[in-house]
Formats: sequence, C-alpha cells, structure tokens
Amino acid sequence: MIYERITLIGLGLIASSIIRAAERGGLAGEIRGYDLSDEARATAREIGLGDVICDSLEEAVTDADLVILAVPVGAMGGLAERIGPHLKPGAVLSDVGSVKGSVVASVGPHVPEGVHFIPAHPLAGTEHSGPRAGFAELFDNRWCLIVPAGETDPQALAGLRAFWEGMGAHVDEMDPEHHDLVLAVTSHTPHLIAYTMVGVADDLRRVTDSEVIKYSAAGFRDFTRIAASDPTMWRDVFLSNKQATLEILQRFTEELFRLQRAIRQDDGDLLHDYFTRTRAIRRNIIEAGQDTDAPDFGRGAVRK
Ligand SMILES: NC(=O)c1ccc[n+]([C@@H]2O[C@H](COP(=O)([O-])OP(=O)(O)OC[C@H]3O[C@@H](n4cnc5c(N)ncnc54)[C@H](O)[C@@H]3O)[C@@H](O)[C@H]2O)c1
Ligand SMILES: O=C(O)C(=O)C[C@]1(C(=O)O)C=C[C@@H](O)C=C1
Repeated sequence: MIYERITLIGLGLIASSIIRAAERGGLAGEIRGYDLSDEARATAREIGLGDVICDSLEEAVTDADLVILAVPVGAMGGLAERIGPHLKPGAVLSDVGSVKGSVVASVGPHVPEGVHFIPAHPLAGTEHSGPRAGFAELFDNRWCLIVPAGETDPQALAGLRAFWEGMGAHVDEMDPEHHDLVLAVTSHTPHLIAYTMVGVADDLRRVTDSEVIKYSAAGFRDFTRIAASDPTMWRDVFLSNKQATLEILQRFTEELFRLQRAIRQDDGDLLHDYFTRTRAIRRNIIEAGQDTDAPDFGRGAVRK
C-alpha cells in the first residue's frame, strides 16, 4: 500500500481507470470519489467504483493522503479553490490534465502551505468518457509524465512516482512548458486534424451520399475514433494550450501547402522523399522500443 486514503475528483474515464488500477495493485487503503454530476455519482455507486462515493467535495477530500483532480482542465482552478481549505497538511494534490502550464497557473495559487502539489499526465486514453469507461489496464506500459511545479518534496514525489508505477506506467519528469509543446505535437494538433477531417467528410456527405461511412478505410476510421472524444475535454485542451497548439498548427499548415503544391506540380520526387522520411520516423520509434503498443515496451523491443 502506498497511501492510506486516496480521493478521485471527476469520475470519468481516467479517474475510473485509476480506481481500477489502484485496486488491482493494492495501492490504497481506501478509495473515495466525487463527481459534480448526480448521474456520474449514481453510476459510480451502481458499478461499485471505489469504496465510498461522496455527495460533497469536503467529505471527499478531508483526511485524504492523495487527491487527484480528473476533471476537464478548464475546471481545475475553481475546484482547487474549493477544496484547498479542506486538504490535510502533508497531503499530495495531483491532477491528470492534458495541459500542464494552465493547470500549474490555475491550481497553484490555491494550494495551502504544507500540501504538496505535483501535477501529472498519463499518456493513455480512449475516445470514451464517464465512470463506465475505465479499466485497470489503461496505464499498463504507458508513460505518465510528472510535471513538478517548482521545488518539490522528494518523498512526496517518490510516493506519486511509485503510485503510477504500481498502476503499470513508466514515469518521466518534464517541465510544464516543454510538456505543453511536446503534447501539442504528439496529441493536441493531431486531434484537431482528426476533428477537421471528419468535419470535412461530414460536409461532403451530401455529395458522396453514405459512401463516406460505408467505404471508410482504416485511416479515416482512426480519425473518426479520435474525433469521437469528449467535446468538453478537448475544448478546454485547445483553449488552455493556445500558444503551443497555434505554433504547431502554423507549421503544419505550411507543410500542407508544400505538399499541396507538389501534387499540383506533379512533383513525385518531393512526395516520395517526404513519405520516405516519415516512414523512417515510425521505424525509429519501434526500433528504439518506444512503441507503447508493443508488448514489452521499454525493454528495447524491436517489432518487425
Ligand atoms: N480521455 C483521455 O484520453 C485523457 C487522457 C489523459 C488525460 N486526460 C485528462 O484527464 C481529465 C479527465 O478526462 P476524462 O477523459 O476522464 O474525462 P470524462 O469526461 O470521462 O470525465 C470527466 C468527469 O469530470 C466531471 N466534472 C467536470 N467538472 C467537474 C467539477 N468541477 N467537479 C467535479 N467533477 C467534475 C464530469 O462530470 C465527468 O464525469 C481531463 O483533464 C483530460 O484532459 C484525458
Ligand atoms: O488514444 C486516445 O484515444 C487518445 O487520444 C489518448 C491521448 C493521446 O492523444 O494519446 C489523448 C489525450 C491525452 O491527454 C493523452 C492521451
């Protein structure tokens, strides 16, 4: 056991997966949960999520050794303001938000003296939401980035690291600004592209009738899975990581125009060189053992 009592706030995909994974690993003596939505709390009780589902925030966080905020990033600051006065001295306050700079800025000022605020971000998810969506294996062999907000107590940090490792994740540390730039490239902008592509296909539905759906090839089907993700979560991600996402989108647009021109001008060499370079990137990821879908990720596995 790592913590006597932990509390999850916001009982969606990530919190319900944390609860299942913490139970699997025997990482907490007692697990409490709270959600703003009556429906989410009722569902959580119905499916037996954790030990106690509380009807008030105060009841949920009082005496907790670890409190994890698992709500959309735009709701984190207001939540921290409300729970701050009820947090136990020595407790760890963490979160799982997809953006870190805005969470550090909005939560930080509400963290009372003696409480250790250590933001984190598991790089794992699905397009599903809510308490029923969680499963114990979600974090197995995935990265969890811990993003310390300034000077952090080494013991509190070691505890949170052990907690994530106990749930099957590989842990790394990163500063908030760098995190937000990396995630703008690897997660946020790709989601925006998927949303846009599915929107374009939907606009063309009248022209192509139902063929877009019927003959969806794997590439487009992957886009529709991503574009089915929670709208509130992703609205907050883009509004909270504005600067980095706009920077990456600008570069993306420039590249798109370059490829557009190559197609128009029949520049097959440019297209071939470009696709050869991108194929090598995928191969390098796999050869470096960084493909988190590989069964023995992190041990230098090479999948052919
Ligand atoms: N879904 C993913 O793939 C993924 C992956 C990693 C991190 N994250 C991050 O984790 C967080 C949660 O995402 P999720 O996918 O679990 O979302 P979700 O939509 O499944 O669940 C969020 C829950 O938070 C509740 N909520 C909203 N505001 C609240 C408030 N003020 N107080 C209490 N409860 C509140 C909602 O009712 C909902 O049940 C987000 O910050 C997201 O950026 C998501
Ligand atoms: O697999 C998915 O559904 C995801 O989009 C998960 C994903 C990602 O982009 O990889 C989405 C947002 C998170 O903050 C972390 C993980």
